[in-house]
Amino acid sequence: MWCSRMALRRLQWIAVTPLNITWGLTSNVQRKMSTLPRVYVTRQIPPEGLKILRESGQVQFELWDSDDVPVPRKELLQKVKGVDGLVCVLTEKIDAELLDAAGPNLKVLSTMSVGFDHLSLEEHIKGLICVGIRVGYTPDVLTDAVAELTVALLLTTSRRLIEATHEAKTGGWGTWRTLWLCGHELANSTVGILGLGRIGVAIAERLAPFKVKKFIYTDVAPRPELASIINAEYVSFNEMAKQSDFLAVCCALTPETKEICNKDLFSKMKNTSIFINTSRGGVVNQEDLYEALSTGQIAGAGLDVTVPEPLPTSHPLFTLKNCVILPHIASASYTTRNAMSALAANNLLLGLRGETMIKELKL
Ligand SMILES: O=C(O)[C@H](O)CO
Repeated sequence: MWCSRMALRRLQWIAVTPLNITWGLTSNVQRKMSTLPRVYVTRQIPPEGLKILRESGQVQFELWDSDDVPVPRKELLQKVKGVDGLVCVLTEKIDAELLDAAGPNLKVLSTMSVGFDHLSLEEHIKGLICVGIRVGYTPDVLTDAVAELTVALLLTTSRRLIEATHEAKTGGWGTWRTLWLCGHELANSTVGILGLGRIGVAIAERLAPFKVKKFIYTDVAPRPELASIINAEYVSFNEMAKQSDFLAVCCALTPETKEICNKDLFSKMKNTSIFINTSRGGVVNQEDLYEALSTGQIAGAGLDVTVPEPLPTSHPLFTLKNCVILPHIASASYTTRNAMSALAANNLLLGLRGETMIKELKL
């Protein structure tokens, strides 16, 4: 078994490394290969995407052959020189330095993520598109997984599951007590959604059977079509803060939403409210959140995303019992990650052929 895995890995390396790709090939094939567009993949992405790239016969590509360690910046800057396409994940900062290093051949950038703040925020993406670089991303395919995880995190936080398992395991479980480990329930609650998009709708759809009384949302403008699916009412930012028993953050990180969840928001929330963030850590002012949680201004927080990532284990938020922190796993199901990988690969290939991408960022 071990031998065949090793053999497979070696074969894959031979197939994907431009340097090795010509091994054992005739000079005609070698010549053809050298004219194919060059692509760099910054991560060992899930197999479906790699298979699509490998079997396309459309590109020659090289990848950073690890999923455990991101490609070092120096290596990345070196490897992107002269490439026609780049497949990246959210740990790679795509900025002016990288584009300079890549040079004028770069035509398509395909990120295996729905979030695109690593493309140096919106202004920069506009810049990319202006200089003719097309940008693909992977929305929709992760909606179910993210919504599912958001519900799991919400229930874990509101019903204090981490504290409860800890108590059970470490001898804190005494007699049955009337108010011990009590939390807050969804039945008859008001759920607020900050940034109503596909994911917000999917979260609400999953929460509705828990007998939520009312869904409210806020966004830059009302989104009646989406809101009608979940019967959600559009309210102002302040109203959302005041009314929500559960507040789920679903907005993208942009210059406008940076640290939008701060002292001002938390001070308006009820002290029984639960705050949930599965979007980006940058939308939250973490010092203000710590203050709100430690003083009982709000009841709890569940975070799948933080600044920085990973959050250092010495971070004050880790000391709080009413804060549940996950390591950015909202889309982490095998099905979804493979679908994201496949979509990123297909976006890249379509873009390089000058065709419409399945999901292209247009700002
Ligand atoms: O932006 C994304 O795609 C998520 O945060 C990771 O799946």
